[in-house]
Formats: sequence, C-alpha cells, structure tokens
Amino acid sequence: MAATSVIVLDRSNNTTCTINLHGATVVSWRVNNQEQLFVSKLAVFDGKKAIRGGIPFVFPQFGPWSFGPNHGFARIVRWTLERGPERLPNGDVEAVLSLMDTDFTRSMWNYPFRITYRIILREKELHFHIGVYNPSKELAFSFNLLLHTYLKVPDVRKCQITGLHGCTFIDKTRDGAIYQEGREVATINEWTDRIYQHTSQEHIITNVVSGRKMRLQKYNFPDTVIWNPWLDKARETPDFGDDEYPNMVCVEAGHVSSPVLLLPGTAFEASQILQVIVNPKR
Ligand SMILES: O=P(O)(O)OC[C@H]1O[C@@H](O)[C@H](O)[C@@H](O)[C@@H]1O
Repeated sequence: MAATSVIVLDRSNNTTCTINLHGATVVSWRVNNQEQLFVSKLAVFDGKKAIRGGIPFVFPQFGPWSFGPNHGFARIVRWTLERGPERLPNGDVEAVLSLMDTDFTRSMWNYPFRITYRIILREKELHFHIGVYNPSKELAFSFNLLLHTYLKVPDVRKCQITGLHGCTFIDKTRDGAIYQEGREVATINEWTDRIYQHTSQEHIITNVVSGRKMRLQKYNFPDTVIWNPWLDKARETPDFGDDEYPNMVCVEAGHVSSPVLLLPGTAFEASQILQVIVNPKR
C-alpha cells in the first residue's frame, strides 16, 4: 500500500486541487494550470512526516508540545474521505474529509473529538470549512487550530501583506517578545516568524505567481502567522531546500495565541477562502 494517497478535485480548465489524505494536506492548487502553493522539492511523502508545503492542518497544538510532535498530530495522521470529490450544481467541486480520535491521538491528547474538513474548489477560489466537535458528555477540551498555508511566490522580498497594520505580534525570532506592527503593509527581508494577533479578516498578498495578488479571507481565525525561514533556518531544515526560501511565504490563519475552549457537546467552526485576484488588464 502506498505510504500516502491523494484525491483530486477537478473543476476543468486545468483548475485542480490535490489533497493528500496524510494530514489532509492540500498539496496542490492549480488555477488555469498555474500552481499557487509551494511544496518543497525535498518534501517527504512517507506517511509519517508532515508534508513540507501546501496547506498542512495544525491541530490540536500550534508549535512545540510536551505531549506530541510540533504543531500537533492532525498533519501526520491519515484522514478519512467522507464524501466526494463531487461536482456541485454550480460546477464547483467539493470533498469532505474527517478525523476522529484514535488510540494514537489519545496517547498524546486523551479526548474524544471529531473534525469535519470541507474543501470546495471554485473557478478562482479555494474554500475551507472546518468544524471541530466535542462529543464528550462531561469533559471540555481546549486546542489550537491553524491552516499552515505555503504560498508560492517568485520572490518573497517583493511581496506585500495587508491586514496587519496596528496589530500586536509575538516575534518568535526574538524570544517571543511582543511588538506592534507599524507598517501599512508588511514585507519580508529576513528570517520571519511572527504570530500577529486580532488581524483583519482579509489579507492581500501581492506579487504571488504571475505577479498577481492573492486574497485570504478568514472567519473565526483571530491570528495570522507569517513565516519564512530564510537561509540559515532553511539549511537547518532537512526537508526544505537551501535555495527555496525566496519562493515561498507562509500566511497562516489560525486560533493560536489563545486556545479555543470547547465545552461538551458543542462545536467550533472556522473558515478560510483563498482567491486569486485576476487583473482584467493583464
Ligand atoms: O518545521 P515545522 O514543524 O513544519 O514548523 C515550521 C514553522 O511553522 C510556523 O508556523 C512556526 O511559526 C515556526 O516556528 C515553525 O518553524
């Protein structure tokens, strides 16, 4: 049996989305044949390691964790395909994945849970709807959730990111010191690892593939993590090529600087929409 397996959402016109059931990782999103996501040439697809690139699903922990692997277990376990991929009456294509607790997840985090992850491929958009349910009758639990989106870019130094102005951020490159973003648009010219708090519901990222803009919209995700390892950290990361850092930027919508507390019998929902902005003059 293959270590990992994929499903493909095909909206025709060379617009596709490929999801690896390992971690429910979206590993490709092509719009008119143009790849929008970065996946490292050194990414490992062994059904064990997290896939370096695309959109890994971070749950129930963001960052290091004494009970389990960095960024939790959801990105390193096999998810179930619940439905699809199927074409909707309007031509969009949908797939629904799910994840439940197992002995493996319980060995790190001893709670019952159910996650539903619905992905819809539209003409120029990719929609993500997440539901986390606590089926317990008496136990509450708390968790982090984040979509670790790796955008493909020709040169990260030319990208600008809106929606961060005035926000406080935890700077992981400076021992977690807290600062406030003073720039109208953020740019990246060095190792960057920041958890921006209470960010705008919308970010525009300029100069993604073909010099276009990408819109990221988010609901119930108060934080935005911006990450680029730059050269030194890239060298320390075995599944990331030394020369690849200029070609990616992670813009990660999440609920991470404070946990979500989920009471018994209740659900938490969050969404993200990625949209390629097409300039009619081009
Ligand atoms: O190497 P990993 O576990 O995939 O993490 C990559 C990066 O993910 C980011 O989200 C974190 O803010 C960084 O601190 C981390 O280095």
